[in-house]
Amino acid sequence: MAAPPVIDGAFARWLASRAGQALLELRAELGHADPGALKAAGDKVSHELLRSELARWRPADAVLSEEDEGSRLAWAAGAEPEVAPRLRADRVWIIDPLDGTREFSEEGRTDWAVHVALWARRSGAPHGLVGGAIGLPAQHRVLGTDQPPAYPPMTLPAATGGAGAPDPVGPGRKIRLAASRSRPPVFLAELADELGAELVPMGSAGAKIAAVITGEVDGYVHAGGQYEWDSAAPVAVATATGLFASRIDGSALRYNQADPRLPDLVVCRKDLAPRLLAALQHHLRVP
Ligand SMILES: Nc1ncnc2c1ncn2[C@@H]1O[C@H](COP(=O)(O)O)[C@@H](OP(=O)(O)O)[C@H]1O
Ligand SMILES: [Mg+2]
Repeated sequence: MAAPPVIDGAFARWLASRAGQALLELRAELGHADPGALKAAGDKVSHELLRSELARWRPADAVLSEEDEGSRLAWAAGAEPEVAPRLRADRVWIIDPLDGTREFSEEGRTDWAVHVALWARRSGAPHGLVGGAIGLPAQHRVLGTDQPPAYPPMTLPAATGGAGAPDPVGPGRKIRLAASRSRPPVFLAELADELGAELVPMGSAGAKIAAVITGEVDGYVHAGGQYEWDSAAPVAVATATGLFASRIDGSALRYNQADPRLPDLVVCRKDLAPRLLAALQHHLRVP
């Protein structure tokens, strides 16, 4: 096989495509009769592929993967380097081998993803992300920072419309907010009411942020729990596209922190951000 791309962004796309292909093959081979077995096999196959390609082609870089033992531990800032080498590394790949594991195991669903992001100590941006790719294997596409998608259209087809409050997305059209199918923030229904917005339930943080990038929805709000790998690659692509991304209190998202929990975020078009953040202010203390 030919060597993968040398440029990191293109390499991230290559990795996400390879892992996505392996996941599609696994799904076809195992079927959906035993969802638990399919989920476990999916996590394992994709993690091992990404881990071994990273070890082969980027041996000097550290890796933070959802599927690594101990990945959820909050290492103290002064932890021994052999315990958490990523905290001393200049470059760290933050990967979620299978985001939306639950949806992957459900027949016919396409809202699951492979996340590959690169964090660099000297990136110049608060989030530190210098490249990434969201693989959407069942949608037959990869969104990556190597070819950032065009900024989403300002208005969407009338079919998505409805009589909502006046809003910046276009006359007579409700704001559409992607939300977790299984664990939406408890305040989200109320927030949507206040904004006159429609909630669009979907699986996978990557699939939801991809929907913001393509303009299928106007924003994504999450709170109540998540980890760095759930949002690193999608945030890398969204911000490379020119979209807004922050914590729900408006502060910067930061990656490769000692504690990998990153429980909340908002990703949306820039014109919508002030209104969404203002509405979120009332809900900051509710998970
Ligand atoms: N309250 C919570 N606590 C921890 N992780 C959460 C969470 N809500 C969502 N997530 C994680 O965020 C990802 C997207 O979730 P959702 O589909 O519900 O929006 C999933 O990743 P994985 O599928 O990689 O586990 C899920 O585990
Ligand atoms: Mg995930």
